[in-house]
Amino acid sequence: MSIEAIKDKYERPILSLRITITNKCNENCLYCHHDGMDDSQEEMNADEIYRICEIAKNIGVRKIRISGGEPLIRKDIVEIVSKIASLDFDDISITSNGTLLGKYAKDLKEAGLNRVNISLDTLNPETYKKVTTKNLLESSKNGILKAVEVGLYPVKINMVLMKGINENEVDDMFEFCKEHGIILQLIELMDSENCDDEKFSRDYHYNLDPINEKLLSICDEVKTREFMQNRKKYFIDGGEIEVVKPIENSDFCANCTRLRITPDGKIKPCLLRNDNLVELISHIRNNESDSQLKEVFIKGIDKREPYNN
Ligand SMILES: Nc1nc2c(ncn2[C@@H]2O[C@H](COP(=O)(O)OP(=O)(O)OP(=O)(O)O)[C@@H](O)[C@H]2O)c(=O)[nH]1
Ligand SMILES: C[S@@+](CC[C@H](N)C(=O)[O-])C[C@H]1O[C@@H](n2cnc3c(N)ncnc32)[C@H](O)[C@@H]1O
Ligand code: SF4
Ligand code: SF4
Repeated sequence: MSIEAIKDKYERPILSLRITITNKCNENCLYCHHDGMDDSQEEMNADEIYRICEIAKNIGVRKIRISGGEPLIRKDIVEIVSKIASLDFDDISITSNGTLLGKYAKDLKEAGLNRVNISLDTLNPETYKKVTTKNLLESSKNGILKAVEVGLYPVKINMVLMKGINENEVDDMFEFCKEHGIILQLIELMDSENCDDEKFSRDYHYNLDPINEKLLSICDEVKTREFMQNRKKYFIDGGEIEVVKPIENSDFCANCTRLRITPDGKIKPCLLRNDNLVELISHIRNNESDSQLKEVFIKGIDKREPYNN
């Protein structure tokens, strides 16, 4: 029987832990919010990540998400997944740009990874170069197809919509997704103090409301992801599109069930805030007991506030 999840003071159960295992990346996307991290180069080792997950499991967390930077940059990524998988979570997933997945997908699947979300904003090589600053479109597509081939499921494509850059490519991307049994996630471009070019996210912000309305009018079915920020999922013509629209969305934050860990081992209560971090790694390195570490987690959970309310 699973342990009951701890709730924060807004009655939001902590069901998911998102661990940013590195700030490093082999791309440099114009809009990148770096998962809300500062630019620390310090990283936790695989055993430390395992210990954090062990405590998370003990306080009722069900799902682990590994992110970055680019998580597949780490040479020990398969070992990290394998260690986490031994803890028997309901779901272990990675968010990646896909460029190294061709190399790692099979080993990651065998190590116990359930699924991947892969960032792909465009199928056009020039636009890809413009957005990511790298010529790695083919590697990313290969990685996506490899993930499907080895049975990571579901595979999702994260497409951040940008005005004047890729907003006209949604239909093409959806066709690509349907062809390969992939879910398309349309993501609203967020403004972030972590973005190297802060102005970019404001100048290129694209409002997803009209897309939401269009999808609602043409879909065969719509579902709401409870405990997952109440996101809408649209089923259309044998395919699936999910819309991630966090900005000024109080419903999104009211249903936020995830806690984050920074690469240097701090608990981060919210993606968009850095003023309420709670130091964790020194407690892990001091070999503190389960109950002491649980207290540190509770300190982090107590600091959770809905960003939009
Ligand atoms: N504001 C905000 N945005 C989020 C949050 N979680 C995810 N997002 C946005 O959604 C994007 C996609 O996140 P992913 O890492 O692919 O994972 P996910 O979509 O949250 O999770 P699944 O749909 O379960 O796979 C992120 O890059 C963010 O832009 C969150 O807690 N707060
Ligand atoms: C920071 S990346 C880390 C994982 C991996 N490198 C990748 O690109 O998938 C995680 C996700 O954040 C999204 N993202 C980054 N900056 C964003 C922004 N300003 N607004 C919305 N989503 C953003 C990316 O598209 C990606 O799907
Ligand atoms: S979005 Fe992902 S791939 Fe792009 S720069 Fe950020 S971390 Fe790297
Ligand atoms: S509170 Fe809102 S902005 Fe903060 S992590 Fe949760 S959903 Fe994202």
